[in-house]
Amino acid sequence: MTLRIGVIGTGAIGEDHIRRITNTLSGAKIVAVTDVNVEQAKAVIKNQKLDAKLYESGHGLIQAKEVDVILVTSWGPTHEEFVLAAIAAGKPVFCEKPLATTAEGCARIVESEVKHGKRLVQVGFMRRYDKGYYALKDVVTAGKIGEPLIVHCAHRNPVVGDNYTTDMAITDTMIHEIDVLRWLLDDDYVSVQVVYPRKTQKASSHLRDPQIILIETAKGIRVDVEVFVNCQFGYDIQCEVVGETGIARLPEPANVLMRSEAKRSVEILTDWKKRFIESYDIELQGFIDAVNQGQPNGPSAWDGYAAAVTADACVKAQQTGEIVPVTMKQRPAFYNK
Ligand SMILES: NC(=O)c1ccc[n+]([C@@H]2O[C@H](COP(=O)([O-])OP(=O)(O)OC[C@H]3O[C@@H](n4cnc5c(N)ncnc54)[C@H](O)[C@@H]3O)[C@@H](O)[C@H]2O)c1
Ligand SMILES: O[C@H]1[C@H](O)[C@@H](O)[C@H](O)[C@@H](O)[C@H]1O
Repeated sequence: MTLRIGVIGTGAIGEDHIRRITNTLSGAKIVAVTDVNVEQAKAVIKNQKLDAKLYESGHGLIQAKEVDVILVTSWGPTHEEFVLAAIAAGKPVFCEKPLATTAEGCARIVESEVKHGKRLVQVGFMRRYDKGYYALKDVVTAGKIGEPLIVHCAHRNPVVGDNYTTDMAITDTMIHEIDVLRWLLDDDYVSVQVVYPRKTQKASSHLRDPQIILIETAKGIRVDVEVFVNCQFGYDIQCEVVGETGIARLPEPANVLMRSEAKRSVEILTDWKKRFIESYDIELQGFIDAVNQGQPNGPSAWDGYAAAVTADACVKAQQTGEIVPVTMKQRPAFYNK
């Protein structure tokens, strides 16, 4: 069956998902869109050559009879109300990160989905679909480096705009590591701490950049994540797992090795959209297929909640300099694997 998808928010990632659903993926089509910036929505309908109805509001689109599935790609603070409305309408919903901007908001979504009794929500944590992370998880899970003890990560963006604030290093940027490392290690977090190295002169006056986030997991693994969003040189994602008998490293994106002008060199990407481009395709195709077969099976509302609780603890740790516990509710049996 071809799923009829309605999209709320036709900005950068919204348009990108519309393009992949329309041109690259199979089993779904875009039948409805809405954006508070109507001109933006109209431009996307035109640019992507969509045969889609333009709705005045997200709520109208969710209620529409011709819409089977909702894609939420609006600004983070609007996600919770749209996801709750989709659950109330009994429609599957793919929501870009964050699921909600607060842990309480995510908990409300979890509660509402559990009450509904069947999974409807998938959160856009696409790194779990990246072939590199997948290969790394295979190595770690197969015990090829023994039990994991330490994880070293870096999440570097070349530059960010003036509107990027210190807490966004957690809620917008490190949120990807928060999710993917829980999945990679099959573990939960117990505490976090944030320390600030010397500040780069390239960051806005109000932004602490870089930052180092230290995490302890329930199994006692120690994780350090460097978030550096004005590193200038490129978009650079690193992850190295140190185990009892070896070390496993996330593969670098395949790029041509050049010899020229007395140098051996490999280009580094600068745009985050390109770094995980394949994983977005795999993620959304997986969502479409799973919904067609009954219900979503990717990152759940519980994963969205776990990420939000951890992010809240990190933001508190940014402000206090202290080691902050990560305290989660009991996981409902509904989300057991
Ligand atoms: N998974 C990822 O790697 C990834 C990457 C980029 C963005 N995101 C997430 O996707 C979301 C959107 O990010 P973006 O970069 O596309 O932002 P954007 O600003 O480019 O686009 C958001 C769009 O939503 C619209 N919008 C806002 N409120 C709305 C509402 N109430 N109803 C309808 N439309 C509304 C805006 O007008 C805008 O066009 C964010 O939550 C962001 O964190 C995820
Ligand atoms: O929204 C983007 C996106 O999630 C990228 O993957 C991340 O590197 C950026 O820091 C963030 O601003």
